[in-house]
Amino acid sequence: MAKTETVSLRPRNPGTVHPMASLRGLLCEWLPRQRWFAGKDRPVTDVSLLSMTELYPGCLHLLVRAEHATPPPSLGALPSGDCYQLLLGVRERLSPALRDAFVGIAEEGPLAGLAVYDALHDPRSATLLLERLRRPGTTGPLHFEKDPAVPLPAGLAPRLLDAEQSNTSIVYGDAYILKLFRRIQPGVNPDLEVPLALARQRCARVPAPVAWIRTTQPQDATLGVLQPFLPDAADGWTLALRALASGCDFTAQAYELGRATAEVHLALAMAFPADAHGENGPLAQVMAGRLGPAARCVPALEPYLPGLRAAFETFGACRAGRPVQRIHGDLHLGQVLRAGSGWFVIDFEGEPSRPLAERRSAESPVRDVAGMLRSFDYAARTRWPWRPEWAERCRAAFCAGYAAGSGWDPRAEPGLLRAYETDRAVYEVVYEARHRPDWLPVPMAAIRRLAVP
Ligand SMILES: Nc1ncnc2c1ncn2[C@@H]1O[C@H](COP(=O)(O)OP(=O)(O)O)[C@@H](O)[C@H]1O
Ligand SMILES: O=P(O)(O)O[C@H]1O[C@H](CO)[C@@H](O[C@H]2O[C@H](CO)[C@@H](O)[C@H](O)[C@H]2O)[C@H](O)[C@H]1O
Repeated sequence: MAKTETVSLRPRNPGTVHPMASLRGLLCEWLPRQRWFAGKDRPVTDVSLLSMTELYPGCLHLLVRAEHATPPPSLGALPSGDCYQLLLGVRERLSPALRDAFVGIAEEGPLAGLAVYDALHDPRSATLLLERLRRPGTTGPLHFEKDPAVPLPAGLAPRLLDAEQSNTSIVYGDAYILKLFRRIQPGVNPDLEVPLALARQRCARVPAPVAWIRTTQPQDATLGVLQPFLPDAADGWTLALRALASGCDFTAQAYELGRATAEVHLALAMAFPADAHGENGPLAQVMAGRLGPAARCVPALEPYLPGLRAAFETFGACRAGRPVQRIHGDLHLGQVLRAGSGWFVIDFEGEPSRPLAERRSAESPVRDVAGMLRSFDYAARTRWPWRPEWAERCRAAFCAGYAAGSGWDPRAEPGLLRAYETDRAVYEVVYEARHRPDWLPVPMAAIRRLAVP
């Protein structure tokens, strides 16, 4: 390895300044600009170190905490800081190929004058990560583990996935995809836990994890998951927009998607027995309780609050609907892939802004059904002229497919569906206000519809 290319990041002798001294300022600037950074609406006041592991000379694995100023009350309850996973490389000179990965030139501390970059863009680091997973073991607090029954070939060429993501994924030789979680919460990530459990149920709708990375510092947490890559897959969102643009019918695909969703729900119920009916009343109160903070964040919701509350009151008075169970938790067209003639479901992380414990709890499967119904509405409203009748046909076909697969037709209990759709639309309004304000009219159109009984 050329001496000019990599540098050791170990403090040379005890008492030398810690490498974090060189990184803090750079990260305060760089983190908020990343697509996967969750706290874009609040200034970062500091970045503190939670754990640092040298993966190889010149490459650090970091868990850092981005601290935020106290959020304004209008934004509701938000954490004052979040933990993020970073893989940082340090070189004397950065090659042009790594230009997009540039974090900055360290100005002070032991790395002063060196170029710091996001090492996940570096094929060498990506290759080393796969090598670590091929030969399980530990490096400091990092545990590299794999399913011993699956042989992982050597030498698969890495490429960073170029997708609008909440995390960062690397595809290896079009055979495997490694998703490295960016925002880390303590505990097992449902995106590992659920697909592993579904694989034990022989559910073929979800790619089974073959290897994973976890840490024990500062607490146990899942850091990444390697799964088979579906090479010719297209996601449901892309396919739906394509169908809309070309005037093609999408009801057959929507029906199949309903069936696939029901199949995954049945496998989830087997994998995580819960056997309980959630009471509607307390849940309706929880949903209604989300309205106030949402309206403080997006005042345009204010005029619709009485109608939205009424939707939750009706739901609260209904007989208990579906038994609760583990669900997907953030089901939409971007979370389903069509490969060959079948649908696959990915990304079981749940709604990213909710605490992990909440995302892992049993909930009504109607939440997922409502998520997908909202997604057809989104697709139909992305381009002018809006096509609500297209969405209606897809929504009906999805429900029919779900009924065929599960024996329960979501349309049979409109009060239940309206409450879950309303709860989801309120989440989407806040999500869009924070992340994509241009998209706000899409869920606001649903709010107007759902506020009228
Ligand atoms: N097993 C897979 N096979 C093919 N493509 C995949 C697979 N898993 C994920 N992808 C692609 O990666 C994208 C991001 O994956 P996802 O799990 O949704 O990440 P994130 O949680 O970061 O948004 C998906 O939209 C899809 O295009
Ligand atoms: O895929 P993620 O887990 O990051 O989910 C978040 O981002 C989604 C947008 O990328 C967001 O989904 C909303 O927009 C979609 C179109 O881009 C639409 O299909 C969904 O129905 C709509 O909810 C999702 O809410 C958010 O959690």
